[in-house]
Amino acid sequence: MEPTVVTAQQMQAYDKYTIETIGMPSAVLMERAALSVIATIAAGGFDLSRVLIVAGTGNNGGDGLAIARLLHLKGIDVKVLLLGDERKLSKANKEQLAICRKYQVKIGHSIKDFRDYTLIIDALFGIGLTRDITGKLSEAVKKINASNQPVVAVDIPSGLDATTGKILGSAIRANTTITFGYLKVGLTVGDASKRVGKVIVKDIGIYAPEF
Ligand SMILES: NC(=O)C1=CN([C@@H]2O[C@H](COP(=O)(O)OP(=O)(O)OC[C@H]3O[C@@H](n4cnc5c(N)ncnc54)[C@H](O)[C@@H]3O)[C@@H](O)[C@H]2O)[C@@H](O)CC1
Ligand SMILES: [K+]
Repeated sequence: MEPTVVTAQQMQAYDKYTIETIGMPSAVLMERAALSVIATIAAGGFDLSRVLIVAGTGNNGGDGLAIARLLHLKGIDVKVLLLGDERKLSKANKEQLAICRKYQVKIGHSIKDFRDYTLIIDALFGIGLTRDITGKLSEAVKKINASNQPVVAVDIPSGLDATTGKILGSAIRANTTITFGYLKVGLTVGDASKRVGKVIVKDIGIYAPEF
């Protein structure tokens, strides 16, 4: 059977329906998203000696922080590079950040050499990206791509429009993309083919009533 393919707008509506109408707590979905990434990288033969999570300020960054905490608690050497305006953290991101701080997960804000890491997890932007990535964030994306290190993208490679597959300014080139709930149109069209790597769809408990 062909997988169901959705736009960013449809996915946002399904997230909202699952959280607000069904009553599934958003934190449960985020934890399942993070656990699905952990299971995929554990099975994928990646070198987990030194892992860098690049996290943005939205819920995609929240996924990244949850992944960082789970890896940290497994004794893996993990560091978070938190990028963007910290005054604009989403509610879930703030919660995940506070938990990470209590567990003393290493968190930094400045871009160093991405070649120091054996695996980079891209949690900068997900389906909420609406405009070109610019400035320090764009610089990070370009440096990550230039590092030639393995990259696992959380939900979608940051910089790809989840609906059109267009590159908004600059976009991560991933080896593997783990996308949640349903396949996004933007992972299958436009500039996606050179950016997404192997695409894996993971069920995290988001169900759209019409499917
Ligand atoms: N709703 C939920 O509870 C869940 C969300 N999930 C994750 O959340 C992601 C969506 O999260 P968000 O909607 O917070 O969005 P993102 O985390 O994709 O984007 C973050 C924020 O960045 C801002 N932004 C957009 N373009 C920008 C640009 N070029 N430069 C700077 N800032 C920019 C937007 O205003 C947005 O609020 C999904 O892709 C998925 O990874 C999953 O954890 C599953 C559950
Ligand atoms: K991402």
